[in-house]
Amino acid sequence: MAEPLNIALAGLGTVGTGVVRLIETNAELIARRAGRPIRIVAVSARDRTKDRGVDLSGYDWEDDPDAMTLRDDVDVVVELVGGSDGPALTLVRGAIAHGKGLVTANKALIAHHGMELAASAEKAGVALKFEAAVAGGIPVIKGLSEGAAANAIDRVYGILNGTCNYILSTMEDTGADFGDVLADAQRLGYAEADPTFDIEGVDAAHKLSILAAIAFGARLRFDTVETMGISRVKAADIEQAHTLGYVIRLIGTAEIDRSEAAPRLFQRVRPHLVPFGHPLAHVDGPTNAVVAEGNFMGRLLFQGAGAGDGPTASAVVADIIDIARGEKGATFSMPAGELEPMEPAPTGHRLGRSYIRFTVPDRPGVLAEITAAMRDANVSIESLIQKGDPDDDGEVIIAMVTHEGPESAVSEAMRILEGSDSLAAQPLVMQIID
Ligand SMILES: NC(=O)c1ccc[n+]([C@@H]2O[C@H](COP(=O)([O-])OP(=O)(O)OC[C@H]3O[C@@H](n4cnc5c(N)ncnc54)[C@H](O)[C@@H]3O)[C@@H](O)[C@H]2O)c1
Ligand SMILES: N[C@@H](CCO)C(=O)O
Ligand code: NA
Repeated sequence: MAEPLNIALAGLGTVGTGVVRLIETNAELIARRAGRPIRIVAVSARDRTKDRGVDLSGYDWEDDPDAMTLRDDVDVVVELVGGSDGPALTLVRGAIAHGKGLVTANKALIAHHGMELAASAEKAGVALKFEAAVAGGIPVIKGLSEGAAANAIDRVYGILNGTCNYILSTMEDTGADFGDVLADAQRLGYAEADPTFDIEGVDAAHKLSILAAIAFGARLRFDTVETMGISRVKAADIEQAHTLGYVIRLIGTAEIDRSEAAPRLFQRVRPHLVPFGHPLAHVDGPTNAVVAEGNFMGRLLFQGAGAGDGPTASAVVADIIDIARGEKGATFSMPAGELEPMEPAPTGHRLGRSYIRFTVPDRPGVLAEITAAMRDANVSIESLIQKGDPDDDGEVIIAMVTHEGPESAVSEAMRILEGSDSLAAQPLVMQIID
């Protein structure tokens, strides 16, 4: 068998220890598939003494992960530290500069610096791979950049954050409190080091921007993803949505807008109402799902574990195996210089139905003011539910579903109501997927 591929691992948390366990457990099978053994030669993390449940005694310990990039016996650096800047960025830049292949699970890093890193990796002739960064264990980057490579893709969307999906689906099933479910997601290793990245939709936006670049051949634009997370979704919304025949899911959508001569890039992460019968309504727990529509392949649905040690390690090691086989490939499925720059698409002209939740004082005239704003903004109401008794503050929830219309009309109605004393809190608007 050929010479081993020597790797150095920086970061031994949820994903890093998963990678060690996987490479140890499946060593023989991996060697046969890769055509050569994959050998860990060095590891690095913040705390050398911590018991991680894996035996690290056979590997060199590097206090400074950057030292790995200088070692002649290292072929590939695996970055599992996390963070868009700081040590991860220094390590990755150093690895490329020293001609090492690079594998990372770090979507924040790729979303912020992917274009620069791809250009320098391609110039240096080294591989830069990040399958684990998008939808964890699902081979969606491979699926789009290899399996779907012949297609023009104009739309890609799905559930891209395991933590949010776990929280929403568990709240729905058990009525549990948001905070308790988030703590479980953290304990299970799904959440980011800073879970506000999950909850506020930033992690899903990182992933969506990477997917869009690969699917559309567009320059990566994380800065133009319109992002809203799930922190404002209440148990009452989940309950109302259920009454209306929907579940709530955080969905990322990327589309090419061809309404003008130059194609524009629409990218949005938002909680949506998803009808019970839709395939995404059955995606529960930390599972992710990605739908891509191509002009010859039709619709593809990828589904699987989006977070957690085993599935994420599986994607990391698949990238390492690719490098062992000598497959470099272009970072974003085509050379970085070929990716088309696209301006962001405006959202207002998009058509759809919306769910709007109002929290209002329980007194006469409130509903009249809300419906007047809808009338003035030309929003047509399909249904309206006022939930039973007022809470301890004398407030009630009104949940409304609109007929199909431009999103800009709903925004206009919200603008009319802004600051009104008929509203006890800012309304929450969620789009409905049909
Ligand atoms: N946990 C998941 O399910 C999952 C899934 C996909 C992608 N990711 C990504 O994988 C990466 C790692 O995530 P994780 O959940 O394993 O994180 P983690 O917090 O569990 O582990 C991070 C590791 O990095 C080490 N580290 C931190 N700073 C360091 C430094 N300066 N030098 C050396 N080591 C340092 C820590 O000691 C720890 O071992 C992140 O980019 C994350 O976004 C995680
Ligand atoms: N925190 C991320 C990990 C996987 O990228 C999630 O919950 O989806
Ligand atoms: Na993946």
